[in-house]
Amino acid sequence: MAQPPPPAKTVQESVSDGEAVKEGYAYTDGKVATSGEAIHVMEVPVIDLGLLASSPSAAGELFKLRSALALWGCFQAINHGMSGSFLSKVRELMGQFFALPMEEKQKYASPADDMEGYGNDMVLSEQQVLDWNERLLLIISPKDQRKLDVWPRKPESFRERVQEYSVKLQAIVGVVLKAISLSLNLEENCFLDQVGEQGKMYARFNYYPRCPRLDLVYGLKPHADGSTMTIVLPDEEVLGLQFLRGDQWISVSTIPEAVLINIGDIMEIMSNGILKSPMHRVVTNATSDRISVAVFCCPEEENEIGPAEGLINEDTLRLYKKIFYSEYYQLGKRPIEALKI
Ligand SMILES: O=C(O)CCC(=O)C(=O)O
Ligand SMILES: [Fe+2]
Repeated sequence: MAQPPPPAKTVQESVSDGEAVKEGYAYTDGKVATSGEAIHVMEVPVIDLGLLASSPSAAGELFKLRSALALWGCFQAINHGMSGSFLSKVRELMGQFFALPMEEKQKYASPADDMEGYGNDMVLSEQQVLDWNERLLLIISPKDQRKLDVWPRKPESFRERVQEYSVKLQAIVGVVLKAISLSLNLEENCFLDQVGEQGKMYARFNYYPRCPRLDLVYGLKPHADGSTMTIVLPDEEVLGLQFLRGDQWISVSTIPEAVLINIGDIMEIMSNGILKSPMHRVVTNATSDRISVAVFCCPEEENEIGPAEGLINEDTLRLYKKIFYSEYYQLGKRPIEALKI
């Protein structure tokens, strides 16, 4: 009887095989300049979510929030309602999942026509260079849209923990959206009403194996997120995430109990361009593996998105068109490009 073909090797297996850099992952045109570039390490602004809600200190914290999002497009959130030990458990869970035998992980492999599940990038063209990572992408909210057949059954606590994590993040999204509205002198529910209370959340669990050839690969190519905001739980020790400020890539360091929040194109549009959806990328590390989880918080699909009316007046032109969020998927471009007036 004919044997089925062996499953394609992943980056993790390529590395442990001692293979240098697997074909398909390497940039051969010198586009990855990470080894030659002098990269500065900086801590991004820290925002205390507890202070945003307490009236005597809120004004100062709201001002900090607005400037962090206008300059960096991201901030570190502390006092977010999740304990350090809970975050360690989420990190541990990811490490345990990616360390499972390939045969187990392949049970949750994403189907060819879907991004959800375990795997690597969807291959859209022959020229596409793949990112040096393995990932697990899951819709975690709303609950009735979860595709449980691609949700890991191992480690055993996976589903329960991810459920707990999604409830906590949903609360953070509410607090941050209200604070962003207030920081722009808008009515508190202005952005929350646009995106809806039941927005979609995608969790992307990332595993970036170490790579000896930093000059040839990206852990994640330069990109901006199409979300309203993205909540990242970065690796506790290994740096890799970099944000573009001006024409310089900055490697960001974070405190272990913080989560990093960056805004996406939807927020830039709703703020009529005042807040910036930042370009960012992930570079690999030569000696250590890195893990992270990024949760993309997106509007409800049937909602119309556009610049807040309160930000438009005779002196300030509307920079973006309004669009139904479900239509924007068909545009095949960055929302801020596609909707520019
Ligand atoms: O791995 C990270 O720290 C960030 C991941 C990220 O930017 C993404 O998944 O869009
Ligand atoms: Fe991202």
